[in-house]
Amino acid sequence: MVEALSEAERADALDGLPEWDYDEARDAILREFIFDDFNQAFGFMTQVALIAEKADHHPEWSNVYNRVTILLTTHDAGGLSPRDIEMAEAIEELVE
Ligand SMILES: C[C@H](O)[C@H](O)[C@H]1CNC2=NC(N)=NC(=O)C2=N1
Repeated sequence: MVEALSEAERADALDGLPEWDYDEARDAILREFIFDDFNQAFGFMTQVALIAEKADHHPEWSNVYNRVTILLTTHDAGGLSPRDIEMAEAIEELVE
């Protein structure tokens, strides 16, 4: 059973993810990605979908044309867990 991060663990993890914002109400992290066009955005979403399926850890996300907003939290833990951090780090590698 995955556990939610403690406040200290969360602060430490988010130091390494400065592009992500913390949503206290949801105990989640979120980030908006902006691409050149819809094709670029959808290609990114396809890559994230494959990572999510492989990790069995899925984002809550939305897409409007060239923008993709991703929210990560762990339902099984009732909040932010290491799985979300790992997923965010994997996603950052796609856009570096
Ligand atoms: C049964 C399955 O492994 C679980 O429901 C997985 C699927 N993907 C998931 N994704 C997220 N974000 N949180 C979860 O708790 C979660 N649990």
